[in-house]
Amino acid sequence: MTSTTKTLEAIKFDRKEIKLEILDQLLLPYSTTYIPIKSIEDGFQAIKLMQVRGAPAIAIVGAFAVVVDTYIYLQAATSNRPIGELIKSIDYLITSRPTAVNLANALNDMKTLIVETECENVNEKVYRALLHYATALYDDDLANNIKIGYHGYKYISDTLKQQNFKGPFSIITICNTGSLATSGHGTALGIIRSTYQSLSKENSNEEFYLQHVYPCETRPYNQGAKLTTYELDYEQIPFTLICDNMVSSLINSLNSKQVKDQSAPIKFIIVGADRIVKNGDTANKIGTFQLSTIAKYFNSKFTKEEQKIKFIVAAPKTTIDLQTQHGDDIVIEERPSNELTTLTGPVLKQSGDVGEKLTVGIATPGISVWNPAFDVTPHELIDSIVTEDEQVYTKDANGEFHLTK
Ligand SMILES: CSC[C@H]1O[C@H](OP(=O)(O)O)[C@H](O)[C@@H]1O
Repeated sequence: MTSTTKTLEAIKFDRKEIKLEILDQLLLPYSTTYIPIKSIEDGFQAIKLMQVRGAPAIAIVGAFAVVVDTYIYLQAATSNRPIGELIKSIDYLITSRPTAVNLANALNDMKTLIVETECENVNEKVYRALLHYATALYDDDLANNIKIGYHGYKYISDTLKQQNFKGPFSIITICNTGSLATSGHGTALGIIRSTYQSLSKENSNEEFYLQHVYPCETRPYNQGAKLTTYELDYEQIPFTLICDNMVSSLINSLNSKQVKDQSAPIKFIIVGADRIVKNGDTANKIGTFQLSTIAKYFNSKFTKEEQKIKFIVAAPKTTIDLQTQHGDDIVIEERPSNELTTLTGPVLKQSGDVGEKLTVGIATPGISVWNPAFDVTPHELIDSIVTEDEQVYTKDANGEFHLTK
């Protein structure tokens, strides 16, 4: 289905018909097209191609892909399907994107459930266990995102009160961490949604209010330019798109110079996560690490608390990986060079109609390209980690996080 009506529902799972569809995010923001996922292979391709992306969303789509694959097999079962074959297919699905721990966590949980049924072949009992797990994963993610949003808003409000901050403030974010990256509401963008709901100029009962959001375009895949602007526009949250290389100058103009009162300084940089390891080091979209270094630079320069910037990581606890001790141990996915050397999108006609997709070159052909999808922000540069737990994680006197599952 292709339409121009806006939707933020990245994943559609029909619990009666056992049908899975995903919003093809490669076509956003210009057209709304849902594509069916009918097998583990369909799920692998959609995740690998980033038709669906976002750490929580790919875990949910991966889980539902296992469910629909199993359901369709049972509907047509002509021969036995050994459990080992299903587990092998799930292991293949895990390889679609290695950095986001949510995908591996969810699919490994499903493998455990399959083994615990003690069945030799795929059957109704196995299917029911998988269906229950996948629907709970989806429902829990949505509930957790609402909690992350609220806890993040409270942390922001409490921080500004402690700083005796007054007036308008702004937030920077990177990549897309909203409804299009999760089952809904989002993580970092979920905090921005919840904060704007309570602290917009019209709604705020405090001496401060959220005036503006600055999403980074997030080269090379442009999740910020294509997806986060789509979500902020949908929610009518005031924002201005910036290039990733504009952040230092933006902060300098809003926070450093003697600016007019309505400058709305940047007070928070809020990012998502693909894997948070035991010491708090966090893998997230490439470009996140340098945002944390920029915040550290300005905070070392600023003398007044009301100028200082907090660096917040937002994620459900399904993104926490306590088995990995240090950020250096995180496998960073490297993506195809054409994501840097070309741009793909629809022709925008004078009439305002959207034409066919085109790919244009933007770099010298055949050159060496480095395209890591993520980087690792050291825990030293992270002020807080907001999860569905009421207690926001901050570092102790020794500068250490104490994360739990
Ligand atoms: C809540 S989304 C978490 C995370 O996923 C995104 O990566 P990608 O778009 O490559 O799947 C980005 O790193 C977000 O911060």
